[in-house]
Amino acid sequence: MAKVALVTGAGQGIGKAIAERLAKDGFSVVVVARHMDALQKVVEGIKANGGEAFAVTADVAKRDEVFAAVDQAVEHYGDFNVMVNNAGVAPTTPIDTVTPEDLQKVYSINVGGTIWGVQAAHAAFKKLGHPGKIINATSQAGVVGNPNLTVYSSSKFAIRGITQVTARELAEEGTTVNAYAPGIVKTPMMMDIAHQVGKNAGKSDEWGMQTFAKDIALKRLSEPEDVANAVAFLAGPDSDYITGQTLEVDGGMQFH
Ligand SMILES: NC(=O)C1=CN([C@@H]2O[C@H](COP(=O)(O)OP(=O)(O)OC[C@H]3O[C@@H](n4cnc5c(N)ncnc54)[C@H](O)[C@@H]3O)[C@@H](O)[C@H]2O)C=CC1
Ligand SMILES: CC(=O)C(C)=O
Repeated sequence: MAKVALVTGAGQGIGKAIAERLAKDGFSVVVVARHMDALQKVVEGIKANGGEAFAVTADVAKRDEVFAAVDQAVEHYGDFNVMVNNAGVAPTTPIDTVTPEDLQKVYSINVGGTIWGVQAAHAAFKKLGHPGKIINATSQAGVVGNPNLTVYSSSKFAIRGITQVTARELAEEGTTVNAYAPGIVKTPMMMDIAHQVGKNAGKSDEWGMQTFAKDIALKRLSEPEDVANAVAFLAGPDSDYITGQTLEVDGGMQFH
């Protein structure tokens, strides 16, 4: 039987590329986001390429909706093996502009959504009686503080913390928990940040993008597929002895 993976935030950008790649690798893929129309297009694309996929709507900030999505995955495919907590939001928030609403929204989606995803996946693995793999989206901005992104960047630092803690908690059962840290990826999220940072400085979107992209050693922006390649490794058997780690997929923005 094919292994089953669920990807949140799969309606566009990195999540869509991950869903497409995992389907190509033979997973039955459950694609999750808030809007069914975008998800249905992703499902149609995967099926047209010979893959298997199924769409479920959920707001990852809502614990019961995340649990319901995982339950639907198990019900539909009869198993559950990989959880990719990819959904996230990234408003541009120079420190003096941060509001309680920004904090509440970003933390409930980025941090809460990751915690609910880990919980729901763990509950399913326990019920099914086998371990699985949990993979969380952090960011290069969750490894090094990024100007203008106080709320987002700190939420992505938290996701590395959640990854390390839960990797230790779930290791005994054989479940691995890892994270991927993309760099500057050509998606609607990054285009919006570049636009806002450029606008705040009275400059262009390209200028805004360069404030983030200037340090990429490989000298090109990332495609969503670059990130999907790394997630495919974390979802597959070649990463079985890796847990609690963050795989930096940033073209060499920083070295440790
Ligand atoms: N684009 C980039 O340069 C980078 C992105 N990332 C991270 O990668 C992940 C994906 O980012 P992108 O594809 O660029 O973003 P995007 O904005 O293009 O796509 C995000 C997806 O998440 C969904 N989503 C947002 N809030 C949701 C919620 N409450 N419940 C369910 N779905 C929700 C959106 O509908 C969308 O489908 C995010 O966690 C982001 O923080 C990390 C580093 C760099
Ligand atoms: C959006 C993001 O994660 C950046 C700029 O690293």
